[in-house]
Amino acid sequence: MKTEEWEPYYSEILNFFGFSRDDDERAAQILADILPRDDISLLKQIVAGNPCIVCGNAPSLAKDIANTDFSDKVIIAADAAARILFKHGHRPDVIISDIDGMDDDFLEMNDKGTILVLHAHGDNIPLVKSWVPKVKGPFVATTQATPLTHVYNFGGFSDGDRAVFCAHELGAASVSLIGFDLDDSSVDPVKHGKLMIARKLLKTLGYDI
Ligand SMILES: Nc1ncnc2c1ncn2[C@@H]1O[C@H](COP(=O)(O)OP(=O)(O)OP(=O)(O)O)[C@@H](O)[C@H]1O
Ligand SMILES: Nc1nc2c(c(=O)[nH]1)N=C(CO)CN2
Ligand SMILES: [Mg+2]
Repeated sequence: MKTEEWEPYYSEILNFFGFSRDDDERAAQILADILPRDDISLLKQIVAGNPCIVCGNAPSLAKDIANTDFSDKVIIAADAAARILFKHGHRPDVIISDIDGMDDDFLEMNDKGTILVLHAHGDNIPLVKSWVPKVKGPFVATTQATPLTHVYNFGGFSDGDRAVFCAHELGAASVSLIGFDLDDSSVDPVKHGKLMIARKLLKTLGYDI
């Protein structure tokens, strides 16, 4: 999504949740200052022209994994969905995360080649500062605010829809979704709001979920 297209959605999100644009920008700058490397070329190489499966972390994910043929597909995990995939024997090619679902197992996957695409925002600055310096493997940095050199904005808001936007932006041949249940009634009101925004943003890419 181009910056001009993203801006109205971003403004609406900031207003809806009461998030601060200044804090998001500050977080992006902190990430830019400490990022270990920029593997955007590798990420493009893996995604461009290939069929991708984006895995959200709905409770249905485990069942969806059992019913999915992952062969020859690029596996992109939204945050903690990576853990479920890994436990089922599928190490994701890419993890898209705002770091709240991160633990040492993400570093273990990263050591084995999984690209970590870590996102800075106004409410995760301590997580950015504590986890980013520990990353030794392939790494890409993102923001939802104005992009910086080496800090990208592909569009999207929650980890799941950002993953879908990233795949489209980088030229995936196709992007299918598993582990997405946007009407999940077990989530708290803030998460519900995020899932409704995900639905709206994914609609702009033609997904009716
Ligand atoms: N029913 C669902 N519950 C949770 N996540 C879902 C669901 N359906 C789709 N998703 C997508 O899976 C992503 C990863 O889920 P996870 O539980 O790891 O959330 P999270 O890290 O708290 O998400 P975020 O940080 O984006 O709020 C979410 O960002 C969301 O886009
Ligand atoms: N400022 C801010 N930005 C976000 C937040 C959040 O809690 N605060 N959560 C996100 C993932 O759902 C994505 N972006
Ligand atoms: Mg997250």
